[in-house]
Amino acid sequence: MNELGNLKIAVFGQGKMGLPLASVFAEYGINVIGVDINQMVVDNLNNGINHITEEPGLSELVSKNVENKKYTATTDGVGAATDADIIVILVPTLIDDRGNIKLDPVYSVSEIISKGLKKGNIVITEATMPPGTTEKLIPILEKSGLKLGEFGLAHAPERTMTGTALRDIKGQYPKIIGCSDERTHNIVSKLYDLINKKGTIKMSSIKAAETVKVFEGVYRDVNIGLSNEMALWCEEHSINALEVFEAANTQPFCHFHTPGAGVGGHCIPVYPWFVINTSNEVNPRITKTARELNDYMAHHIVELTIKGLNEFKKCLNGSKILVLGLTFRGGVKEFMKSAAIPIINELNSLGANVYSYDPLCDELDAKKYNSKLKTDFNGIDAIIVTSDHEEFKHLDFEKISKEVSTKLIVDGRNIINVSNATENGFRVIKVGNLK
Ligand SMILES: NC(=O)C1=CN([C@@H]2O[C@H](COP(=O)(O)OP(=O)(O)OC[C@H]3O[C@@H](n4cnc5c(N)ncnc54)[C@H](O)[C@@H]3O)[C@@H](O)[C@H]2O)C=CC1
Ligand SMILES: CC(=O)N[C@@H]1[C@@H](OP(=O)(O)OP(=O)(O)OC[C@H]2O[C@@H](n3ccc(=O)[nH]c3=O)[C@H](O)[C@@H]2O)O[C@H](C(=O)O)[C@@H](O)[C@@H]1O
Repeated sequence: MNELGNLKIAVFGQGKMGLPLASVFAEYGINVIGVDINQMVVDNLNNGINHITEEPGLSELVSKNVENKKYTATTDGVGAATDADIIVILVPTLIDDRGNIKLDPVYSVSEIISKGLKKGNIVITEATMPPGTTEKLIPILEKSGLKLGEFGLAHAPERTMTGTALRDIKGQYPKIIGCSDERTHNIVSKLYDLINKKGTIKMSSIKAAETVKVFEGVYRDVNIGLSNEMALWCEEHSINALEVFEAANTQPFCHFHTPGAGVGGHCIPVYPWFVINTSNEVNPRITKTARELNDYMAHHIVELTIKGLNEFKKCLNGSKILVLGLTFRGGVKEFMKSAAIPIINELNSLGANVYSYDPLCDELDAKKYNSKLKTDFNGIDAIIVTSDHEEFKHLDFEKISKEVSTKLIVDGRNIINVSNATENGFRVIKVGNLK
């Protein structure tokens, strides 16, 4: 057991991040209330049923925690805040299509929390927050009648990935913590030391802690943008970018990322806007340019497909194109900013017959994103890979070569087994390598 054992924690948001976190707290003996606005999610969870199926180990953990009465779920946020000693906010932080930050879920949760906040409570934002926005919650939380100091405030960003969330939460990286006062820091660092074997890093302020997480995302988006830009340069100069990146990355200061169809998800393409949109003096042009280039890559995939079809004296109009992958990346059923969406729309606008297949999706998903579900390769003129699902790494090209009408693959995620494909007569075009 642990000295935090009689603690009660409420985690607002029981999605890809909130449920794994709540489940690990409960696994370590803490009483947890999972709060969500989705009644079906709450009902399933109270029956021990996990809806985040992409998370290995989570289903077993959810049912065990419910059985041990260490975890309950509810839609009653006020009740949960009233019962809890520590309250974690892990609901979506998003942007609109013009890059404007939308923190409505965080603000509405804070309003609810203020109705149940008690002296000595601690509120922790784990959702990725634009620097300075956790402290914007103070006036909302003070509607409780308490002043900051009578309750504690902290930011401890979630640094995990879907697919390895339980492993990551338990100690893949140290937990970054920024707190409003020493008492809060002592309690919050003890809490995360309990579940994270990599310990904690104490930041000098809440805002510094928010900035760490946002910068991790900016770093990734800008570096993917650099790799995409250098890949385009390599295409122009008939050089294999992937071969060059692999060799360059043997130098410890070089980290070329994988060039591809673009950057999706509600994280990496979002966080740069937290910097771009909150700066008046400095014009974050590198961050903005990388964002624009990454969004351009979807169009580039369509250009590569047109070029590839031309090699077979075929034109895009009227051709049958199979898009492999609707999700923004392999292993996660998430469509936000998925490259497949603009690619499918552009192919449709150019008169192609667009089909799609994604192991995590069904016919409704295919229709929703303007394509027709296809589970074979019959009559296909070009295959475009847009998500790095595990199964796309092991396609049987001997079988597929007998079904397609044109042996063309545009690999937007650099995952196709090129030798197997070329042995079976396929032309494989990759971002950064047209040979
Ligand atoms: N998905 C990822 O890989 C990672 C996400 N994050 C951050 O975690 C936060 C949450 O993201 P995800 O868990 O992926 O989102 P998600 O969409 O998977 O889950 C969000 C959950 O919050 C619930 N919710 C929405 N509004 C609510 C409200 N007002 N009150 C209570 N529940 C509400 C939804 O019903 C949903 O179950 C975001 O800030 C994201 O940036 C951080 C690291 C990794
Ligand atoms: C800095 C960092 O690595 N952030 C991770 C990221 O996870 P996420 O689920 O968004 O996946 P991701 O691997 O970053 O991929 C995002 C997008 O970028 C694309 N991508 C990724 C890596 C790469 O070299 N090239 C590339 O084009 C992917 O196809 C995908 O469309 O964002 C998560 C988050 O913050 O939500 C974060 O916790 C994860 O650790």
